[in-house]
Amino acid sequence: MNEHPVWSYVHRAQGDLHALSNAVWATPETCYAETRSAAAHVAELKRQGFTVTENIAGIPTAIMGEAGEGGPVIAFLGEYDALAGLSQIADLVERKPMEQGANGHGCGHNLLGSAAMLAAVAVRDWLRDTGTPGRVRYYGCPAEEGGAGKTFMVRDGAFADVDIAISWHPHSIPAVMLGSSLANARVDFSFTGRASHAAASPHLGRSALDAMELMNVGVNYLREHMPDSARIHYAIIDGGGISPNVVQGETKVRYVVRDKTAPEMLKLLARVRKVAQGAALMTETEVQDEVLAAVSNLIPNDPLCAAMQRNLDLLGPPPFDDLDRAYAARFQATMTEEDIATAYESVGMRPRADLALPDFVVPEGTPVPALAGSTDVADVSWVVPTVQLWGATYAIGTPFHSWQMVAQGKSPLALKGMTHAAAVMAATGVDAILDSDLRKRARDDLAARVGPQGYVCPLPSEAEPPVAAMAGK
Ligand SMILES: Nc1ccc(C(=O)N[C@@H](CCC(=O)O)C(=O)O)cc1
Repeated sequence: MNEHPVWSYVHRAQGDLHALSNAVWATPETCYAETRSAAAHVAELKRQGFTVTENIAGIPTAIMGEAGEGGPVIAFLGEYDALAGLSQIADLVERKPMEQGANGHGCGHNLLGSAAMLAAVAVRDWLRDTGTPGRVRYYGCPAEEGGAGKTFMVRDGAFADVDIAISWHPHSIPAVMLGSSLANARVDFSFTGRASHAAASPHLGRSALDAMELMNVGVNYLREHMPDSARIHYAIIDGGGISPNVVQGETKVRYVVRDKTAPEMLKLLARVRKVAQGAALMTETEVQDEVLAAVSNLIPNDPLCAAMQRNLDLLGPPPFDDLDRAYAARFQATMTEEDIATAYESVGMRPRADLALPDFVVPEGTPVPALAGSTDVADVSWVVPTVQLWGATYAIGTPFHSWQMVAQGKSPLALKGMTHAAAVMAATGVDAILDSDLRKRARDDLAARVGPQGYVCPLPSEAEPPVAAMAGK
């Protein structure tokens, strides 16, 4: 059998990290409120003998563990934030929350952080046993879902001395991530009017709710006149209260504005601001906005993608068995044909209907498309050569941010997929430690793509990590 020298270390350490993933699955916490999940990651890093730094960039749930000496610095990036409202009973093939309205790991970040740490532990053990100079780090990064934890960490210089960054994301088909992702900003628009009795003195009131509704309508018209690549969505944070007989004096709406690159996204944001100002003018209210978070577009790295592909090809698909396939088939039966087609298309492959779990890896040369969403890994990828894997941890077709993803999150198949992703990442890390030419080509590739202007942080300089604004949201 083809073997990479680090794989025996991955297999030896996997039990501890499966336990961490299951513990994090059971304490789902959202954006900047991941206190128990971060504490579990810190405890495991210490138990594994890593030197831990907490409170990175002033964020209580941002952590880092380091081991090894000298040599290059290889970083494995992890996440552990969950999503609101997705609580779900494990392994149950129907929608049923464990606790109504509670959080759930609907994007697989319980697996994401634990596999990244498993890769770090395996590389550390390999460094020690082979006496190779090199340092390995695990970065526990909070608030990927909308909080741009890594952008704030990058701005604080947390990755300044890192040579190579490696990460992954749970999915259903194993593939190297070749494409980019969308830049975005998350902006709160707050309208202030004047409250008044809606029947007795409506003429004295100035409605902040009218203003917010007009802004939303105006942006709906703006959508007709923006680039195809752009996306705008919003959520009402504060509709001004539940009393129709009060002219609503204060409201707040949160926008996400996305486009291919940060400069294009910021141009579109300026147009959204004009719509907000127009709405305020029409209603004689005031509007203020605050950028809570922002991320750039991902920069893929050809030499590192090729190195990761070699390891993925060497390893093959995860060793799923008949029980895993039967389990996955029951979940796949809850999905639509379109869900399944979307999973294949997201890794550049033609849909097929005959598989609940992959018995293949996406071959080199497949046009794996850009990520349709955004990720704060992007900002790391602007300052450090970065490579990522799509791991296979769920039935093919499992949608992101769905109850099905939560339900499968601690199944044997998810944990096998987690170990598999860790093995591909660890091997790529070891290759980067051993091969200074690979590191140089990765650096050159990044420099060529970034261009002379360098990285420009998409956050306004006054923005602070929105720990209080986002915690629990
Ligand atoms: N490999 C992935 C990375 C991120 C996501 C994702 O769904 N990200 C969210 C949050 C990203 C953000 O707002 O920064 C999104 O696009 O809405 C999905 C797959």
